[in-house]
Amino acid sequence: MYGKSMSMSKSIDIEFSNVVYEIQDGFRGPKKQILKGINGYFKSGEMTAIMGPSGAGKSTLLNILTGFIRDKNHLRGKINYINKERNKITWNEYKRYSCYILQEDHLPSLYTVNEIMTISANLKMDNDIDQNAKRIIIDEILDTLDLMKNKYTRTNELSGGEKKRLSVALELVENPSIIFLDEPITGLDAHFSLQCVKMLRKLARKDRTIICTIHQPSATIYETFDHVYLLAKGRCMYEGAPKNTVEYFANLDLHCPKYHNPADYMIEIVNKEYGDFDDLLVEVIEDTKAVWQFKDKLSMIEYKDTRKIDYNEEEKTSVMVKTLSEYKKFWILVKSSLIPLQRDWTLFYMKIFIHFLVGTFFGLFFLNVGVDCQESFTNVKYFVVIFLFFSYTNMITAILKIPLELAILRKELFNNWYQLKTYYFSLLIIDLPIKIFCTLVTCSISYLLSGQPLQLNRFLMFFGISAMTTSIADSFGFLIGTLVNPVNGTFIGSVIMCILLLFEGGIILFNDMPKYLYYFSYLSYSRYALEGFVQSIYGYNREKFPYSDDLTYCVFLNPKIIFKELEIDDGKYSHNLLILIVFFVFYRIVSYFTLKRNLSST
Ligand SMILES: Nc1ncnc2c1ncn2[C@@H]1O[C@H](COP(=O)(O)OP(=O)(O)OP(=O)(O)O)[C@@H](O)[C@H]1O
Repeated sequence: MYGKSMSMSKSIDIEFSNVVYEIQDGFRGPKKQILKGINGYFKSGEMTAIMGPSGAGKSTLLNILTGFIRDKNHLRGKINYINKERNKITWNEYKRYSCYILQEDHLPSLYTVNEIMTISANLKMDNDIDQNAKRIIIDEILDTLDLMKNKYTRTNELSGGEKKRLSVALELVENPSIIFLDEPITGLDAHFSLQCVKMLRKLARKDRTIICTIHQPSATIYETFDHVYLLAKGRCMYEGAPKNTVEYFANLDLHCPKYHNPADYMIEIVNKEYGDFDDLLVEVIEDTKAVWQFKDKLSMIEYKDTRKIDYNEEEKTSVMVKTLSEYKKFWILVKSSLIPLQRDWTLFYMKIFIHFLVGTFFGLFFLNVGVDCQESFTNVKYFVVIFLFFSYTNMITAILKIPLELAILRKELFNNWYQLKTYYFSLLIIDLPIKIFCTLVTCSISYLLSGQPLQLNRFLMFFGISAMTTSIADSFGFLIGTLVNPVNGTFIGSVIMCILLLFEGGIILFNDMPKYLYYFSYLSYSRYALEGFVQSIYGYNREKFPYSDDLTYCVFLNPKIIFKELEIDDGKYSHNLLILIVFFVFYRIVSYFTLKRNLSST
């Protein structure tokens, strides 16, 4: 149906030479070479395994080839991405045609396989492709990866092997030419491991370059690979086809025992179980590479025949992918975020219910303090409590949420699902309205029960300050969460809350603050929030409290007195609201950059 308009998977080889990766061990410590000038050539149509003992540098090499590590201060050497015509392709082109599947799957849990595939297809495919066509393509991919039977299963209910295949399926939507996988079979049993590797080989046959790191594969899995790259202590010790391994080492007088797994034998050699052959292996591999690569090429001819047989299937699963505008991606992200809200009642309904309970609780605690002239100071404490609740809950939840988002975000950004700014704005649109709605619930109930003036404009002013408190705390929490881990974040967040309370002016009055500390209160958004609350309720010519006979003398009969006592200006509500908006925008902008920095550090 789409065959003629579709491009085939672009074939891209990777060639690297003299790659050195060096890091400083600790602060001012000695330099440590993790990769020591390695060379290699990974061809399209082949599935390559980067093997080696723990600490050999496998993940480092993979991270360098993918572009996860691009640190010019520590990385030297040449890496070329070469197309069929033997031309180098640009970095941006390479990024478009490659994807990286991490060891942990990081799949959002409340979506079904079909839903998450549809989101992936909507984000990655051009809008011109209609939903029916996308459905056909999704089914083809699921069919290829044997996931059709799980189409309506939620991702958290999938087995380890199915999750891994789904991770691959999500990226296949874009028809990548190069697929990197970090330890794809770790944690899978023998059956699923083999199934996973066979599936990858099938994808490689369609002109893709598949590169994965692998620890210690079984003999069957080892032989499934087309090409093996053995690393030990940052040096290449063997490169070639698995079927050549035994013969290669036998030529060096290293005889793999009969019925012994050649993969295990190689690891035993580089682990020096039969003596130290490291220098010899490095020397020989450099000298003989050409010969062994020629042998590999012979075996490639067989693959080409197989590919001819698969040709129609290849056309069927290839898709013309045009870049979708970030604006459209933004709306796709916003719409797709509604799915978990319907599924997990704790995300929305429970939050609203708890905010309702808290509002009732606050209301009962401060019952009718707003109508009682003598309780004016208690009413100010109600403002302090409401500020504390909105600030603390929103700041801490934001701090704790970041690590969960980061893992998925890192993967999806790297694989070009969307740009960071798209995600960032969509998060704002998705999260904040819910939080502000919860704020409205607590505000309304506690406002009524605590006996605040029944005037719509005052309520809206009061709610405006509450909503800004929520928004600022959420942004501040986000900022902290992008800078430190959740344990430190919750500690820092709690300390900041205490400081904000001290500078708010409701517990320690501004008059009572030491002068040199008083000026710091101008840097605290809590100050402007409290001023806004007091102005909403007592400002703007609020009429005097009604006088009754049983009322003993009350200084606050005239509401203006409260402003004097608290040393707050009357009539500057909009001024305070504006400052709160500036705080919000400031935290949001800064946290965008701290998030970006966090994502770029590996
Ligand atoms: N940023 C870093 N700082 C210090 N040492 C590092 C850093 N990154 C990697 N290393 C060291 O480099 C070596 C290679 O690490 P790498 O993660 O690439 O190994 P690996 O072969 O993938 O190991 P494993 O199979 O255990 O995951 C290890 O000794 C590791 O401690």
